[in-house]
Amino acid sequence: MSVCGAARCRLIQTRGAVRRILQQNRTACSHTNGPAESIREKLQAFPGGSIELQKQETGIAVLTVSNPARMNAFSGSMMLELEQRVHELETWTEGKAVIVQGAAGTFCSGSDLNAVRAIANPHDGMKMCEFMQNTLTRLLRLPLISMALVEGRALGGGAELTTACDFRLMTSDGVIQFVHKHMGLVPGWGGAARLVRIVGSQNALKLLSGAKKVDPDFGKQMGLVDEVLHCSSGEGDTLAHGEQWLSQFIKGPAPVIQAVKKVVISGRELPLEQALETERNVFGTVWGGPANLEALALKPKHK
Ligand SMILES: CC[C@H](C(=O)O)C(=O)SCCNC(=O)CCNC(=O)[C@H](O)C(C)(C)COP(=O)(O)OP(=O)(O)OC[C@H]1O[C@@H](n2cnc3c(N)ncnc32)[C@H](O)[C@@H]1OP(=O)(O)O
Repeated sequence: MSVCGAARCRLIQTRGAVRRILQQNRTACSHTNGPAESIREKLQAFPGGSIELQKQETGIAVLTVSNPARMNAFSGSMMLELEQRVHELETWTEGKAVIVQGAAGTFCSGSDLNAVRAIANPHDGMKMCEFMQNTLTRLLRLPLISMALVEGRALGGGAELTTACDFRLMTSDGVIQFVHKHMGLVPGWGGAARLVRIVGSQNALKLLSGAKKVDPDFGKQMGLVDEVLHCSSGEGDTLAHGEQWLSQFIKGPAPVIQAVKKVVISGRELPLEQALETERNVFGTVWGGPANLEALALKPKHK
């Protein structure tokens, strides 16, 4: 086979692998198509707030959880809207990164307690969790570098949302708190599974069983927080500071940044043999590509 033919073949294999992961996500929903539809109807019955998405020419998208009257709590319609926004990001070929933030100087106070009270039965609760797990898994698996910008508070489901991002940045007055135990609950949006992978099971156990408030120092110490912005919420342009921090990881063309994220996702999620295969396939999509040829032509020195 020619070099071009082999590269095309690897590209097709990679697309196939990515399609399989997306298919798995959709299948996770469609197994329960009837009940999934019924939980959509129930969620739709709790309107309020919005999830805004702004795709910028820099290749950074900003996803804003907005329900300021309720400290950006997730209404039912916001859960549905989040799924739609994630879908829009899945098909954003020019994208490199996404910043998840809350409106009006605070991150997110979890589920809207009014909706929670109305569906406080195990069946609806599990269906809501299944829906949110699916959306947040897709958010984490985006081929974009994601960052939660935590101003103010990230509570309950809001804390879980931060764990569905690759990085977490905090303002100096930021707090992440898994308040679930105080509510007689455990995380259900996949936040516990992701937290264990981020900070290890010992630290996760401490955070969940103690419903501990994680401030910037504590967060950095246990590896939950990647960087602290030296400003407090509502003080200065925190989004611009966040974008500035993120810029060190997204220099270069979108296909290369997306390839980096894809090999990290496969390394994180797949058994070694499959991860190695995916890595080879992704490698094949950038090897001999425009950015690679340009770099080779420059006779690089990495000082
Ligand atoms: C399994 C967990 C579950 C999930 O994963 O689905 C959850 O996420 S359950 C929700 C967990 N979150 C909470 O329990 C938050 C409870 N609220 C608070 O602790 C406070 O309101 C706080 C710390 C967010 C803000 O306190 P502050 O004194 O600054 O302001 P207010 O309390 O006056 O809040 C302003 C306004 O917002 C309403 N609010 C806040 N959070 C929620 C929420 N999650 N759902 C609905 N409404 C919320 C609060 O009631 C106030 O409204 P008002 O009409 O003025 O009373």
